[in-house]
Amino acid sequence: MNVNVPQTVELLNGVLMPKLGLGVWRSQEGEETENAVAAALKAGYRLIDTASLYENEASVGRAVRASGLPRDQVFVTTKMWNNEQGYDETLKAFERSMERLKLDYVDLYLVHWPVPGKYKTTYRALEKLYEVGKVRAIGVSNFLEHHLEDLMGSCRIKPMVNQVEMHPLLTRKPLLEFCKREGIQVESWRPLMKGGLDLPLLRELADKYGKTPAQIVIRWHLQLGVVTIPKSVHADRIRENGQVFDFRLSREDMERIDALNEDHRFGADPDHVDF
Ligand SMILES: NC(=O)C1=CN([C@@H]2O[C@H](COP(=O)(O)OP(=O)(O)OC[C@H]3O[C@@H](n4cnc5c(N)ncnc54)[C@H](OP(=O)(O)O)[C@@H]3O)[C@@H](O)[C@H]2O)C=CC1
Ligand SMILES: O=C1CO[C@H](CO)[C@@H](O)[C@@H]1O
Repeated sequence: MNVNVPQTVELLNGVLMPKLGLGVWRSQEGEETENAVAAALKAGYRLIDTASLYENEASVGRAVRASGLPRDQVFVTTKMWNNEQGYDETLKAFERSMERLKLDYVDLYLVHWPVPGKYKTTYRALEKLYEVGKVRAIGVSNFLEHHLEDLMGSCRIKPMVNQVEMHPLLTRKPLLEFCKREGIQVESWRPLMKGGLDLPLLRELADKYGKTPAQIVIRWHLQLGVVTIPKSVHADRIRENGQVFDFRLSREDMERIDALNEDHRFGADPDHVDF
């Protein structure tokens, strides 16, 4: 990564969040996750995205501790799963995550999905964790505009981040605009369309910029002002995905990628997910 380019965004409370991170969903607990996180930190990544659902928080924590980096140089995100929602349940879920991570605090704690009837009380537990200093920032994931409006109608601390599915086939411009207006940082999951990068435009732009299709797509996320967390368990791809701070896509090429949008979800629709 190019250290001369600012690589963080400032959240609503002033906390700096790295623009690029490593996702670890479907990265196996144990060596696979430890090696991936170690490779990412070595390549300059400073953000790791895990969740209680991913069953690899222990490996994430181990790799962060083993990296030798000062704790305040690494930004660790985790989330409670849907069956852990509710006020007391979330406080307990957080303690279980902390026992697995074995870190003194979490940088960002997210409500994983807007479970109907539960996400507001769940979020109150996040406010409590924030106020007592156990988490540096709080936010949500998979929230649509109406979930955010509903939550913001009663919360005391505005969510700082909304982590949602987003990629060239699902550009989510209205949600992006809404979050920008509210000062909520958007973070994209499934940014590489799970590796489905074999699209003619991405190949053309990769040739034009001397980059790979994955790098073109990651750069597109970054230029939209979105934090992104591509997943890989391969050190070469982890390095490749991090080499995105040394070029810039033109406005026209950004717009051509925007035009790939098909409102296509690979994951669940937050309004219709089976909780
Ligand atoms: N909040 C939420 O509800 C959700 C959050 N997430 C988070 O977002 C992260 C990223 O999303 P994810 O679903 O993993 O999907 P991604 O879009 O990041 O795609 C990951 C896939 O792409 C492959 N890949 C990685 N780099 C390259 C490359 N340079 N060239 C070709 N293929 C590549 C990986 O393979 P390999 O590993 O073999 O290299 C893997 O199969 C997750 O890991 C998780 O942390 C994900 C889903 C939902
Ligand atoms: O984080 C997650 C990993 O991917 C799963 C399948 O799309 C999601 O349901 C979950 O939210």
